[in-house]
Amino acid sequence: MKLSATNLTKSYTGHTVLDIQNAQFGGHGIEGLIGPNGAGKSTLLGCLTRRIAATTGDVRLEDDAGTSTSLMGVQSYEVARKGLVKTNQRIQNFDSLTIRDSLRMAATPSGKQDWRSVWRLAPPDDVLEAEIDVLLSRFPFSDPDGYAMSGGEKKLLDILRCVIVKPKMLLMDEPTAGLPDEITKDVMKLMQEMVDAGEMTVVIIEHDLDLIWANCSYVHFLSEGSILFEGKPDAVKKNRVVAEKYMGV
Ligand SMILES: Nc1ncnc2c1ncn2[C@@H]1O[C@H](COP(=O)(O)OP(=O)(O)OP(=O)(O)O)[C@@H](O)[C@H]1O
Repeated sequence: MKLSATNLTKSYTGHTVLDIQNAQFGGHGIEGLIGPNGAGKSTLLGCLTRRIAATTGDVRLEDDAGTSTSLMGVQSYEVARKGLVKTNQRIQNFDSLTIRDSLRMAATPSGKQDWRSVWRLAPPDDVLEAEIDVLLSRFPFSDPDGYAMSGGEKKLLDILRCVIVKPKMLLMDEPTAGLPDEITKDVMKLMQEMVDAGEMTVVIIEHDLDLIWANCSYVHFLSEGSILFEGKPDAVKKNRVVAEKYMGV
């Protein structure tokens, strides 16, 4: 699955915070989206997934058969049903659901237009339960039948809720902030496995550049609302604009 943005802008009270002429995401395994604070990275992911209404422009989704459809006018829950799913930058509260129930809820269509269930077809219960067991054995919570207590557990649960719906493309907004290093490594390992299996592509926003260089095959550099450079990590590391605007060189 690929995503493209054309003439995509977002303005708040006349101030333009995003101005993307042309950008493509997908097709490179795990892709990084980096840039200084306030560059517009979260706004871009929000506009791509229709959680934020763009001021102008078009976002198109291309499936593996090459069929391209515009997402403009599509509701955000419908975007998720098309296989494009985003993790949250801010820690989410799942207080009313246990960890296990929260994963079940994410993966089970409710029959309503409900953001919590994005799977188009319900998996059989036993298949879903087995998949949840695998995830919970791989990512142990202090009490999987209880509630996510710490910020780290909530952040991890948010990621696993996205994984369990088997997206075609997963957009991750600073997923590892607040996660212990070991869990971060395990999360990235799972992402790489899903990418290698041809199950999905990933775009990840991170300020931890070591994580970007270690995991991404392609990197987009955003500054002041525009993509100023993109390429393989080695090229991005060496780029003068990236160095000047982001790395303080
Ligand atoms: N709802 C809003 N109203 C007004 N301005 C906003 C709103 N949301 C974001 N902005 C502004 O848009 C700009 C881009 O913000 P955004 O959060 O997309 O940047 P970012 O690159 O994700 O930053 P960070 O790395 O710090 O998370 C910032 O100047 C921000 O203050």
